[in-house]
Order: sequence, then C-alpha cells, then structure tokens
Amino acid sequence: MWRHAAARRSAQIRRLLSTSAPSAGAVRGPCIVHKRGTDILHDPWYNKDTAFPLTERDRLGLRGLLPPRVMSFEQQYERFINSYHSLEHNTQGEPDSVVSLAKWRILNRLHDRNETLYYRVLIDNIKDFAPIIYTPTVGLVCENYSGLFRRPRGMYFSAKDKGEMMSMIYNWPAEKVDMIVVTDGSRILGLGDLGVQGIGIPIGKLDVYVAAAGINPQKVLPIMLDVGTNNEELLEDKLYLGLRQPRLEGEEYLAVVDEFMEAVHARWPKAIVQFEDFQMKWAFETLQRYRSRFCMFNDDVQGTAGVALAGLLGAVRAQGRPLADFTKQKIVVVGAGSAGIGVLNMAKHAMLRMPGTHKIGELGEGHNQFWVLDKDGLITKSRKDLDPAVARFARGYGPEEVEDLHEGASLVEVVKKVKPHVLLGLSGVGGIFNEEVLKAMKESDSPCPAIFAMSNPTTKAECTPEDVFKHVGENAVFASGSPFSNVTLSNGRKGYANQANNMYLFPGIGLGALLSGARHISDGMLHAAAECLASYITDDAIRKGILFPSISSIRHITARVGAAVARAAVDEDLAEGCSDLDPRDLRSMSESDTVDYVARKMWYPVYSPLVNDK
Ligand SMILES: NC(=O)c1ccc[n+]([C@@H]2O[C@H](COP(=O)([O-])OP(=O)(O)OC[C@H]3O[C@@H](n4cnc5c(N)ncnc54)[C@H](O)[C@@H]3O)[C@@H](O)[C@H]2O)c1
Ligand SMILES: O=C(O)C[C@H](O)C(=O)O
Ligand SMILES: [Mg+2]
Repeated sequence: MWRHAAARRSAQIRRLLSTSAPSAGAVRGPCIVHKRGTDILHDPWYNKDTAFPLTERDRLGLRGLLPPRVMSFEQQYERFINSYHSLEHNTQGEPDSVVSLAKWRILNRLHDRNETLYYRVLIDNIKDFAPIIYTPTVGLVCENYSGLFRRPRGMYFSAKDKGEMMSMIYNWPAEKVDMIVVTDGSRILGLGDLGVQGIGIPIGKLDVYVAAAGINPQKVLPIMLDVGTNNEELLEDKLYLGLRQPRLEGEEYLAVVDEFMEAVHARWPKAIVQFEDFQMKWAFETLQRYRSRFCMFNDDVQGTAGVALAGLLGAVRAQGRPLADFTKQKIVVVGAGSAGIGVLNMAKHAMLRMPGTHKIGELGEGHNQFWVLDKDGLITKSRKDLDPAVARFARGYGPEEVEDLHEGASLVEVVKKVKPHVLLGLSGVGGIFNEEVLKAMKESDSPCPAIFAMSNPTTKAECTPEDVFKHVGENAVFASGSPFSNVTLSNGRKGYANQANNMYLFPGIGLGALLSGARHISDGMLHAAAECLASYITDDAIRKGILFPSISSIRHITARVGAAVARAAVDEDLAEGCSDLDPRDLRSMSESDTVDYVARKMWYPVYSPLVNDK
C-alpha cells in the first residue's frame, strides 16, 4: 500500500519535472482570447504588433488593421534594442535625470503595448534595465508621477473607498492573482512621503517578480492605498493625483488596511501580499497584525534583513575567518528604522544560533555586537522614550561596555572608538559616511573593513565606492542598495561595487511561498532564503571582494531561493501545496529536484498562438 503511494508520488514528480523548462525556444500551447480586432491590438497581454501571422490575422479579425509585412519576434526585439541604443546615443551629454526618464518612457511605452516583448527584453537585459524600472530611476518616476501619468496600472484604494473595497476588488479584470505588492506611499525609498505617487514602487517590484521569479504578469497586481499625504508640496500641487488631505492615523488608518486585506483574501485567498515602503510604525504594526492570518511579508523589514545578513556573512568570509566568528564582529548600524531594525533582529538571531566555537544558545540576549545610531546619534539605554524594538540593541546592557561612549555620540566618534568590522547604513541620508567617517574606518579591527551603503536611491547612498576605496583603503569591501559601477584600483584590480538590495530575496520569498502554498511566511522560511543567498557566492569570488552575485543571474538565484523557502515551508508543516502539487510531492523531492521544479514553474515570454472563442 505504502509502496504504491510512494511509486505514484515519484511518477508524479517525474511528470512535474519532465515538462520542458521555460526558454527562448519554447513553444506555447494556444491561448483562448475572448476579443477580436482592435481590442486585441490594444490589449498588451495578447498584442503581438507586427508579428501576428496571416492565419491569426484572419482568425482574429486583424486583416487590414496592420501593415502587411509580418515581422518575427527576433526582428521586433532587435528593433526595440536598436531604438533604445539610439536613444542612448541621442541623449549623450544630457543630465542623468533626463536620460533616465527618457529610458523609462521608452520601456514603459513597450510595457503598455506589448507585454511579451517587454518582459523578454527585461529578462535578457536585466542588469541594464533594472536601474530604469527599479532603483534608482523608479524613485525619480515616483517623484514626477502625477506629471508623467498617461494611463493607470494596478489598483488604487483610497480612504474614500471605505466600505466599498470588497466589491471594488472584483473590478480587477484577471480571474487569478498570485502576487500583490502594496504601498501606502508613506516612505518611498529614502524620498519620504510621496502619497499616491508611490504606486511606481509596487509596479517596479512586480516587474522584478516577473523578470526574476517568472510570475505570470497576468497574475500580478500593484496596489496603492491612498490614505492621504503629509507632503505639503504635493498637497499644494494642482496636478497631484492623490487625495488632497492629511494622512489618516490610528484606528482610521488601520480600518482601511484591514478592509483591503479582507477584500484581497476574499477574492484570492492564496495570493501573496508584499508590503512595501510603509513608514516604520505601520510597517511593524501591519506585519504583526497580519502575518499569522495572511500569507504576507514586509519586504523592507524582512527581505532587506536577509540580504544584509548574507552580506554580513560574506564580510566574515572576506576576512578569511570561519563563519562562527560572525558572533565576534563589531557592527555599526546607522538608521534604526524599519530596515535597520529588521537587519538588527535577523543578524542578532543568526549570531545567537551560530554553531561553531559557541554552543548554540550559549550567547545570551546581553551579547550585543551592535552600535546603533539614528538621527539623534548613538542609541544607549539612557535614551528617552526608547522604542521597544530598538531597546535590545541600545548600548549599556551587560557588563562589557568598554568604550567611552555616550548617549547621542556622533558617527565619527563611534567609529573611532569601536573600530568596527562593518559600517552599515540604512539611514536614507546621502553622503553621511563622509571622508572623516571613512578615514576612521581605516583603523577598523578588520583586515578588510566592510561598508554597506544600503540607502536608496543613488542620491541617498551613504557613500560611493570611489570614496570607500580611496579613504578606507583598497582592502575594503563595499555594497550599496542602488547600483554603482566597479572602481579601478591603483594596481589595476577591480574594486567591486556590490549591490545589496532586497531584490535578491523578495522574488524568491514570494515564489517559494506561492509554490508551496504556504499558510503564512515564517521566520524559518526567511532564514532559509538568507542562508541560500549567503551560500550562493564561492570563496574565490569572496576573496576578490564579490559579496553578491551578478543581477544577470537573478532567475537562477531566485529558483534556488524559492526552492529553499518552499522546503522550509514543508519542514514547518506550513505548505498546503498549489494547483499541480501536493505538499507530499514537495516533501519527497530532493533539493536539486525542488530547484528544477521551481525553475520549470517560471513563466517565460513567448508568443502563444491565439484562438478566438467564438
Ligand atoms: N538596500 C535595500 O535593499 C534597502 C531595503 C530597505 C530600505 N532601504 C533604504 O533604507 C533607507 C531607510 O529605510 P527605512 O524604512 O528604515 O526608513 P525609516 O524612515 O524607517 O528609518 C530611517 C532611520 O534613519 C535614521 N536617520 C535619519 N537621519 C539620520 C542621521 N542623520 N544619522 C543617523 N540616522 C539617521 C532615522 O532616525 C531612522 O531611524 C531608505 O533610504 C531605503 O531606501 C534599502
Ligand atoms: O526598492 C528598493 O530598491 C529597495 C528597498 O525596498 C527600498 O525601499 O529602498
Ligand atoms: Mg522598499
């Protein structure tokens, strides 16, 4: 009996793994379309522009609506890339912001017109296009959203929609939604409260979901919760497209988010909801409120933490030390907001359970390797109105305080006295790691001091890689939230400008949760994601100063992270499976079979033959 069940299961796994992996040569089965003629040309999901073959033009009532020449997908692709390159050429010498917005416009127009072509060029050129559809350009787009607006994308729920959301959610045309990214626009990157204009962030994040995790773009939904804005400039801007009222607070605010979450859950109970760029108080409050009820996570708190932890572990390896020495690293964190606190919690947790020289659990809560600063300087236990989330990292607990530091000490004082191994910025303050601070890092107790300037967009980065290699030394390792170019060092070697951005993890967290059908997203699943990313980089790469893999491998990384997350969900009995997969199938897959399975489930953009249903 048991043998039969096991045999059935392995046959099922063989079947799941035998479907061809998505690739450029893939041929799709037909796709049923309920439209004809110009309605198809105006639907970016079905539109193939000049690539509709003649038979399809006949079948779908398109004959005569397009120029007669039928182009191939490859020709269309080349045509787009050529026009992108001519745009680059023609805008040479223009200010960066003008060039970036022009690039964003040309990509956005393609997105509006032909999704298959758009996502193919995005996937193939992710390293070049990520800085346009994601940080830093997405920040500029959000700042200028009301002026740039041509057509809506995603859904907008506002404070005025109270009581209506349960019906409004059915206005979304797709029957199934797998992945939702929602913001209230209150902390967009390091740019502050941008109100409704923050919708650019969910759109950019979901583009990354499609490119990196192969989520089907018909099943993603960007959401803006417009509860007002406290940004005076926007409130006075005649073109501003959001509610012109101050932000809702307290219970009124939570009632809007509650209603939205209930509406989503009622229509798509298995959709994953990623909270993005909420100001700190709501980031933590909503995470606590929803995380055991819905399958959701907060990317800024949890995704960022995993990426930073992978970077911190890389910094230990770069010193040629065993990972267990992580517990002895001195880490200065600048910024005690949603991202900073998320990183501190995860790093502390990792230290407390680090196997090796210490017995697990030997290090007590008082073991504090962190020095945390916010806008008022070093946080100590004498800080007035200390936020409980920060309290466990405030200096002054335990008997081991040796440095002569005081409440509110400046960053340069802290660095000089502590001589940290790592200086990590999540402050949203551009240039705060100035020359004096970086020169002080030269005296770090690490042979290769690590500087993480994680704030976004580029203008908010705490420092540049040039500054680091110049002032800290060429032995330093560097990572930033937004992309920078590598630096040529004096001996001709490369000084690597790694990108430490949560884009390495959120797509895999979402995908792993989705494919396992996780009831919710546990700390164990998040740790599995971080560990997977940390182990992705080889010792050879680390020795060169490479802490994170190239963005070009994002699909490969995401398949691994997704598999690790799904396996952790199974281990914790949180997996309920998805349409073609029973959780027991997932349980009996080997690690590499799980990676294969996840990779095969990724959507890949190819034109499907279209068949009209009437
Ligand atoms: N690289 C990534 O993947 C990633 C992920 C999440 C957030 N971020 C970036 O991190 C930044 C902060 O995000 P957040 O959600 O934590 O914001 P937040 O507003 O919750 O927190 C900002 C923190 O910085 C502190 N701060 C402000 N000015 C300071 C100063 N002069 N000196 C020291 N500390 C100062 C504030 O007191 C606060 O503690 C943003 O720029 C965001 O783009 C990057
Ligand atoms: O959006 C990003 O690039 C990373 C992060 O989520 C942020 O808020 O800065
Ligand atoms: Mg964010």
